Amino acid sequence: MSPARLLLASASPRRSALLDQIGVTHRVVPAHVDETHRMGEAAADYVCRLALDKARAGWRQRQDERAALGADTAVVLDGDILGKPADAEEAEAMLARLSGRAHRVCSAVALTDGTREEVRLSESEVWFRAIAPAERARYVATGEPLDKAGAYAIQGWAAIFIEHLSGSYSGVMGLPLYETAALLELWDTGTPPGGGHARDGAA
Ligand SMILES: Cc1cn([C@H]2C[C@H](O)[C@@H](COP(=O)(O)OP(=O)(O)OP(=O)(O)O)O2)c(=O)[nH]c1=O
Repeated sequence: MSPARLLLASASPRRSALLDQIGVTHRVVPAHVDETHRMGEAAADYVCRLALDKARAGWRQRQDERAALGADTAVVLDGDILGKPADAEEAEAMLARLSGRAHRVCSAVALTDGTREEVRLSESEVWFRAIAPAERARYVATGEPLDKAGAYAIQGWAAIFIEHLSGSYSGVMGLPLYETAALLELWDTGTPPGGGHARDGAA
């Protein structure tokens, strides 16, 4: 890997911790972008656009970094994008909607160095058990849901609500590490890790 550090364009401590988890040294800068959802824009397109906007905003604050990384995560239910709840009341309402059913989580990661731009998407399905109103209220009172898309944190207390996950745990948490590592490898070497896709091979 190149010795220059990566620039993480994110105010999310989770994303920094996830990069640490796979040994990617980085410098953090906040990336303020307009997160308005466009009418008719698919959730996957929305998170990819925002991840790239954040990476571009981060790159504008570069020093000697090799590239800037941006990410975005959205919880999707019945075609609606559930972002971060504005207050406790909205958090409870989101949790009531998620209770006892499955939803989708779209997470995108983007890299740019001002010339090249690459984006990868991770999509997961998360099954919640039913959460009784009193339990929802207790969870919201912990404060955990308030800065999280969809009003929950898989890595926190909300783990007890999750019956099943199909997809990427790190993606649900905010930064899909498989896609991130693959993108960094491709960025630095021009080839994907392992030289190809394992699932293309014969079993
Ligand atoms: C669903 C879910 C989301 N989240 C978090 C990840 C993100 O921080 C947040 C989604 O909001 P984002 O807008 O993707 O990110 P952010 O505003 O926190 O950070 P930045 O834009 O500066 O990069 O929700 C969890 O921590 N756990 C979860 O299980």
